[in-house]
Amino acid sequence: MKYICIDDGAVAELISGKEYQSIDFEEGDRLVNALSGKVRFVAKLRNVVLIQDEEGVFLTTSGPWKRKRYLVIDCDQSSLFTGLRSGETLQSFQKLLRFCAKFWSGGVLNRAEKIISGTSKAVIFPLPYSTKPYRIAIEREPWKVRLQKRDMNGHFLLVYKTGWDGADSATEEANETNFRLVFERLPNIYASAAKIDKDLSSVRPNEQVASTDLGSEVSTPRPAHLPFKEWIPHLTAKQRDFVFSDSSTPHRLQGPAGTGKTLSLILRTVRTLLDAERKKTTCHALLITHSEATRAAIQDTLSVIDPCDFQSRSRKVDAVALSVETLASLCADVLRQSISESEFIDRDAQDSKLLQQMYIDQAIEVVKSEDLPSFKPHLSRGFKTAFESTEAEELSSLFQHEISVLIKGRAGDSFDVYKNCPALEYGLPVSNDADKGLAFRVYQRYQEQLESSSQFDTDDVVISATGQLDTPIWRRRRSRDGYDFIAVDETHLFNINELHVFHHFTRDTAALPISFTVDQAQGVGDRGWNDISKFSDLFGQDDSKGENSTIVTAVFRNSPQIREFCQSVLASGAMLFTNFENTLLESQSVFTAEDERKSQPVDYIEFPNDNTMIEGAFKRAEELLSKTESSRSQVLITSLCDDVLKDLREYASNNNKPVTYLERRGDFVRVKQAERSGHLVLGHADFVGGLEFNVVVIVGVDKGRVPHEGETADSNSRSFASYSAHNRLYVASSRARYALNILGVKSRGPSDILQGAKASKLIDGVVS
Ligand SMILES: Nc1ncnc2c1ncn2[C@@H]1O[C@H](COP(=O)(O)OP(=O)(O)OP(=O)(O)O)[C@@H](O)[C@H]1O
Repeated sequence: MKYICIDDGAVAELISGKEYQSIDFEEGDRLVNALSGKVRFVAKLRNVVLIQDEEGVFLTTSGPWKRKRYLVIDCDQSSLFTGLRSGETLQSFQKLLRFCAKFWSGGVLNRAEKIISGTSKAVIFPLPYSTKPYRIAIEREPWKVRLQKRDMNGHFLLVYKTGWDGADSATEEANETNFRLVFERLPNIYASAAKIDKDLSSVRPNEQVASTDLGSEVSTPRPAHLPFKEWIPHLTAKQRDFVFSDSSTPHRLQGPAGTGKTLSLILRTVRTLLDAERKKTTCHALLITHSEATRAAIQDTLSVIDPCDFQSRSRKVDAVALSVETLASLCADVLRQSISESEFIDRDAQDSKLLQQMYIDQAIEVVKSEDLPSFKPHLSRGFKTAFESTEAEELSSLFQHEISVLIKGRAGDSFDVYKNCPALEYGLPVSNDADKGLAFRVYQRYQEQLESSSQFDTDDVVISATGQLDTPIWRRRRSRDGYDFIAVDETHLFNINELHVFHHFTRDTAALPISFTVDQAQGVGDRGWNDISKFSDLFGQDDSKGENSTIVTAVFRNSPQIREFCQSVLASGAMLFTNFENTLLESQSVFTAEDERKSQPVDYIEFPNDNTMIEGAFKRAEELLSKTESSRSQVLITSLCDDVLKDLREYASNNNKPVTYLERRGDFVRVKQAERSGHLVLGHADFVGGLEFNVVVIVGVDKGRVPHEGETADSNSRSFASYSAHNRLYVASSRARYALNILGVKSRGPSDILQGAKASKLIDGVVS
């Protein structure tokens, strides 16, 4: 294939349809395949007639050809459609189309779009995050003299070169052989296109109407909650596969933040129940969320999506019913004991985080004075140094992580199992049995304090439940009380011990109808299971039928700028840590040109000191909410740092700022309150997962604070802090739809995690 020619009508159509923004949509995938010459067809994509032959491709819309403007891509000279991965190809193609639309309408160009002055060239950089930028070189006045004579100069843009190498745009000349061929064919192509348009419309009138309808829906404001049936036409092909594939086998849905994982899981659950209802079979489904807060959010979404309101049915009476549970509520139910709220430590809540930290601090103190002397001669050097010289706050977060991920999370509080667990690569530096012995002492002391104040955390509940699930009593109850379909949201937040519980809840012991969503980069710190890819290892049960897996890459939530920034954060983590996954690598934002209208550049803003930064956070919030036409409750102010958050709260209350505070992760109830009272939302980065906002302001992302650097220079605690900071910054920034501002103090300088984004010019540095 020598060339591709696209007219201005087709450009406008391609940049405004969501389905052309990602290869997850059938249309997007088909388009990239056609443009790269992998498939050959003459077809109609909405209002665009695509004509392809040996020579090239024409994307045309109706109207006289002489009045149109054209983008011509010379495929012999450029490798836009063969040199990149398909996701990148589509992204570059879309950026190219947007440049053309702006250029033709006299719009403002962005930093990645450059007119080379003194020449007739333009260059665009469509893939900003890379060490060497990928460029597309464009001739703005191809075949100038001839076209002037025909009164068509200025109607054409010619892509004559793409690649990773720089070039001298002033001197290089685009070869115009293929361009001439295109030009000469235009009259005939438009005559054929008009005929094809007529034929296809008469052969497939219904399809045409349906797809036009979808087009107009897609470009309306994003659907917040829609009933089941209305969601289906909006789904990408990948999402649809997941929603409609066989529910009786294990199925993983993997994708970065904002790709609709939770939504797809809910739809799959409802679809399974609707099928059972239609077939008049029994289906008791279970949807497991990580915390009470996300349970409330999912119940709320279900109330709109689910036409039969399965969640309000009772499994005792109805053949088809849905239970939405947290792991703790589910286990407590099996144990036939309810744990009162005052006894239960919800680890996603602010107060329990502080309480746990306090107990661990105390436990470390006791161990230091009572146990350390006898262990000391046997401890490894690394552990001894870390234990003796790491600042208390850092040490307690290292232990908190070790206890939750390994001691309780993997070993189920058994020292023998813990002894054989591989140590976390980026965590407490345990390397011999004595190290583990001492770590376990800290855990025991911590546990004693929990017991003496009669409190349980999720792990305690799960550990006691696991014991009871493997007994003859539960095995007998299982066929009556078990579930026919289990959906687990946010699997990355569960530890291995918890994941191993789920398979006990299936009704049929031989089947594993478990569907789950995962984005490992959102779990905070090295969770010790990043390298586990097999379902059987993850869920502790062999699956005879084999696991299915769907990977989604179309990001619905974030603007392209915000997605690129988030990707740079993950890329920085992946560069530093061997088991840190950049889950955004192959993703694309599906924002249309219209969605992008509200999008703002990602800014890093420096302030002279903490006070001005805190004040500045509220100012920025107000400015951005008006720029993005948002209400106050669609604005989040957050920080990764406890002290900064305290200052923000103090400032808000001293200055009567209308603010609602998040108190736990995914605090849906608080967000609803903020909505009712017209408040801004303020909360720690640990509590923003699962939520989404139009505007996000992250405060204090500077050196020393992100990652938190204490006085000690122990490399293990540094790695741990840096690992977690990458996860937290990714989660916080990926909550933003249209605007993301990052604030810091000038004398500290921007956090190292922002270096990649700065180098790739993804953030603007603004001094306030
Ligand atoms: N096919 C679609 N069309 C339009 N909007 C969609 C589509 N799929 C998802 N969305 C929207 O994208 C947003 C993100 O969805 P969701 O919260 O399910 O993503 P997620 O992958 O679970 O995110 P996170 O991992 O950050 O929790 C929601 O506003 C949802 O309504």
